[in-house]
Amino acid sequence: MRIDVVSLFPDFIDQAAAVGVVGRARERGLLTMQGWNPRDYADGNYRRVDDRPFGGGPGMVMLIEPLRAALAAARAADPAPVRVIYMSPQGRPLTQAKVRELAALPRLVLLCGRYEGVDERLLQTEIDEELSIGDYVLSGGELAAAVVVDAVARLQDGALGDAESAVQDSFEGDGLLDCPHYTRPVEHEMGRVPDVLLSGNHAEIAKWRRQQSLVRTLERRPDLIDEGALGKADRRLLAAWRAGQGG
Ligand SMILES: Nc1nonc1C(=O)N[C@@H]1CC[C@H](O)C1
Repeated sequence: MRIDVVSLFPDFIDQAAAVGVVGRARERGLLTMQGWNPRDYADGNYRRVDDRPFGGGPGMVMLIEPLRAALAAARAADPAPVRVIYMSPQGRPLTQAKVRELAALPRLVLLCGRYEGVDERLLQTEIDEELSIGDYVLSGGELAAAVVVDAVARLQDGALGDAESAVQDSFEGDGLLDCPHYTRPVEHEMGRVPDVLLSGNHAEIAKWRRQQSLVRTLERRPDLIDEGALGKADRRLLAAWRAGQGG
């Protein structure tokens, strides 16, 4: 997969995607990335990339032409079809389902805004979709782009040592939150590892993990679960947990 990032700070993304799973995916050629700086395409002595907003108001707005030229250069860098995404609070929420969709594409171009944002005409003409990583305002879209790169890179075939771990993560597969994880030591002043995890009984361990995911999701993110749509096995696990709580 190829991801091109249009940003006034292309090195930022490069560094954010240089370590861990993403860095390894790039080393293995599972993911290639390139940054494009609109300032390299800006005219004049000051190479302006922004200007004051028409209608007044605070801040600056990114100019059309430097972004348009940087996007054109990014598009032309590879023949594969491309999806151009603008990172912004006005975008649709980034979800794991959307990440899975993006991870299956041959190419992405991520446009990172700065200041108050980008001239709307550029967005209406060049952007396929806007995505938001959350309902808050960042100083730039680069952190949001780095989130997309990370979430998409780890889903590339071969990116994770044990493909299973991508499935067991939160929101993978069936959209439940992940179960708790434990490692050595068994005994610690903070507590003891649950006995089921020490039992070697993989069927029981899988049931316990599923039960924990169901309970956590109901307790922490009830918006993610429709209890009425749960299967019989899940309903049994919840009933057993509630019985154990004296529910
Ligand atoms: N939340 C978000 N999810 O994606 N991007 C953002 C975000 O806050 N972007 C900033 C808004 C103005 C500045 O241009 C960049």
